[in-house]
Amino acid sequence: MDVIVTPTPKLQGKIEALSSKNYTTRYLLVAALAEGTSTIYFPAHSEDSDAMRRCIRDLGAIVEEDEEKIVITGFGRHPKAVDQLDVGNAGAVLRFLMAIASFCPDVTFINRYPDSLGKRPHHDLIESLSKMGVTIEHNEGKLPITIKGGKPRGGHIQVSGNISSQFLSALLFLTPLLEEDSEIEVLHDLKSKVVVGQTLEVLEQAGIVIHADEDYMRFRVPGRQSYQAKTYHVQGDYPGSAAILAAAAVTESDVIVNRLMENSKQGERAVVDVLKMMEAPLTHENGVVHVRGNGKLKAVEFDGDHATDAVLAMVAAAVFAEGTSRFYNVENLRYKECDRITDYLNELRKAGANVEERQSEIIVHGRPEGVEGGVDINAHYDHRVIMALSIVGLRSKQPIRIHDAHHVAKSYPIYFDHLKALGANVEWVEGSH
Ligand SMILES: O=C(O)C1=C[C@@H](OP(=O)(O)O)[C@@H](O)[C@H](O)C1
Ligand SMILES: C=C(OP(=O)(O)O)C(=O)O
Repeated sequence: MDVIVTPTPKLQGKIEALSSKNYTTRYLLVAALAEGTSTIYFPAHSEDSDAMRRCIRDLGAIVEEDEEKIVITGFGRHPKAVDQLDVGNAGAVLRFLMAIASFCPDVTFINRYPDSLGKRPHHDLIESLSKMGVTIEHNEGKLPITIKGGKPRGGHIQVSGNISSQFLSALLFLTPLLEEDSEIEVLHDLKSKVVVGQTLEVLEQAGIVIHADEDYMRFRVPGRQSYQAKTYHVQGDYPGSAAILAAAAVTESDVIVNRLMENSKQGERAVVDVLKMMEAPLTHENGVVHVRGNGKLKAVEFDGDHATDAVLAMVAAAVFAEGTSRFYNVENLRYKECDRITDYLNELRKAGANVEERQSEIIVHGRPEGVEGGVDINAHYDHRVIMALSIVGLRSKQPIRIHDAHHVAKSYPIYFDHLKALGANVEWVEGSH
């Protein structure tokens, strides 16, 4: 399905932020790794969280759900032997479960999105797990990947952190269950460091003890621990809400988004500060962000690694700012659902934006007068590209058609319903190919 976004000068209304994808996948996992019954209130419903739910069920967790919660009886350190797992297009789900699959005799992660997750690299985790005694067959570090596990060994473990933090998170979920104590050393740089804070927060809530150095480059993990069954509440999602807030900032608006905790560990919380630095009129109090946009924005410089999943939305806002914005330290955006630098900027350029790329930077020469639009956009299977281009479409001169916009469901299936509820002129149409 495609979406046509027709220029919309005003947005108004109130929405509830959807639930956090990254917390939902983590709570589902720690609930599966516990032996008792855990309850997760307000889980996210999206393709990625569904992927985790489907896989833990395949691995033997009992999963029951109603409107507000999921109740899970876990399998502890004894997942069921399965032949195949289908993680859809979910990178974090794949990486976390590759680690847990090292308790399984022989399981293949299939390649259902050859042009998206199928292109993403997993070498760094494959290397760490191999050294822990796990046999892995792979396609040059990419899917399909077969894990022949059994008895992974702890001890001194090294993992590279400069492509994705998910490799480290995966090992943090696995190592507490091993016989031996482990020491995890992060090699090179650690990107998306803030997300590791979310992993540690969830592990602690699940009763797991991990001793982390302040810079997250070294961890001591006692072995033979057990995940405890607990009750969890999922907070609102900043990465998805970033797109709504950026949309409000580029239009004349009176938009309220509820359920966005000020003290959240989600790095993408920075979207609020970045929009403030851009002089968008907004307030953030008691979990409520209120944007009273006037469409006027100033350029900004920002270290995007602090808020990796909100960078595309911030860039979309910068397209209409006065002056030149720079988002730096963002190289690992190249290893996401698509190359979020080259592929994304190509689509922005089609729409009329003036943008430049460096290996690890996005530079935006703002056009406060608006962009031309009137083009067809390739979504590159990327929910965040889809959301970001919709923001641009709101302030284009001509409508923008985003092809295969249904991939927005990876994280935010009701994104366009939310935009519509705020008065945006968006319409689903049958895809033309
Ligand atoms: O651990 C996680 O849940 C995630 C980590 C980040 O990835 P990288 O560490 O690859 O940057 C982020 O982009 C992704 O959406 C979710
Ligand atoms: C990159 C993302 O997710 P993942 O890495 O889990 O596929 C994302 O949600 O933007």
